[in-house]
Amino acid sequence: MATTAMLGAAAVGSGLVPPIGCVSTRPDFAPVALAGFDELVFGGHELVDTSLLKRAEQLVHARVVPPGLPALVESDLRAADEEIRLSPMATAGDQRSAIGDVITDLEDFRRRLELDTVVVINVSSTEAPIPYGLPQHASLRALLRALDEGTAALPDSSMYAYAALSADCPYVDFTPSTGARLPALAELAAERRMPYAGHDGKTGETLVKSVLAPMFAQRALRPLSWSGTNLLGGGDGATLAEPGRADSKIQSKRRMLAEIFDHETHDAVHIHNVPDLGDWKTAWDHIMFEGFLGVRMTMQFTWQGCDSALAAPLVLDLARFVAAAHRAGRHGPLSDLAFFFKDPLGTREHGLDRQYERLVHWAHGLGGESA
Ligand SMILES: O=P([O-])([O-])O[C@@H]1[C@@H](O)[C@H](O)[C@@H](O)[C@H](O)[C@@H]1O
Repeated sequence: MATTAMLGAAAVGSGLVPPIGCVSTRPDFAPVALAGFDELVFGGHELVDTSLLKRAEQLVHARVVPPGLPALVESDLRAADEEIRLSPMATAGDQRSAIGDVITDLEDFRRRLELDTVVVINVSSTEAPIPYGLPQHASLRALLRALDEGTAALPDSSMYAYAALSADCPYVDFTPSTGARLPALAELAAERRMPYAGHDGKTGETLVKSVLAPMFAQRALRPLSWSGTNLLGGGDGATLAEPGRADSKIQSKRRMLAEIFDHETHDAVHIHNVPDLGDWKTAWDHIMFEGFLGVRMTMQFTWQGCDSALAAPLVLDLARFVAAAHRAGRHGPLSDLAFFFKDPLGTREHGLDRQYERLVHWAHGLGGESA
């Protein structure tokens, strides 16, 4: 997904391809001052050292990227490669020093490249949930003490959120991992006046559900059971084959129905790793619902999507919107970005249409001076 986003930004920025799938390019956002695709610069942390060009070629092979495109943006990919480091989470001795390394890296990146804003976006593998309400995460003070004592027990996503906010970088979680969702980190964001957004990009099955579920609710029809089966491969499929990590994803995917309907629905989400599918995903949803006089009916849909191609443009949208929010002085959880997420921060609104209206309204409030 990260490679697709970087390659896609270079291709869109140089006019080689149209920005299909990039919400921020819709006419509704024309009055909003957003950074141009050609102004975005990328850096990142990785666990492997495969070059971006090689990864891009693998994406061509997987039919995600058109043949010939990586060669046309080779210099952009090489420039981004220069800014990709091995994650200190893999090597640092303790959490405090790993966080310190990330802060140094972010500050150095911003200074060397003379950037106005650095938005940190988590697109790494989904983590298992952590126990809720640990005392060392309850306040910034408790967390600082725990970091000194080596008892902080932060998941990697939260270490990155901590580092980002401390380095005055807005943080976005495109995954269902914990990230900034700890009271201590909310306090840190408030103290640093930094915005943050999440959680878990709404790219496929959940996107369709967020259109259909409000339809059933508004027509006063009662879904009795909604069973979703997700078949996927690639790194995501392998990650979600681990039960703990799958739990995070399933919780995130299930939140919407529980909050849209005021009756109990038998709501099941299954995720299966099918390595041969690679970056492609099939979701099959079976909805049994009740109408007037209790008559039972069924609706089914099948979604076949390319995960990277669906997610990458949203990652670019989020970078543009969150950078603009930061410039406009917004801070705290950006609940108006719910449109992009399965498990949105700070709101119970899941209907896509209403989320879109809210996004447009919010974006217009960011101002229209030049980016
Ligand atoms: O948006 P959605 O299709 O409900 O959920 C998606 C998954 O099922 C998908 O295939 C996976 O790769 C992504 O992590 C994403 O979360």
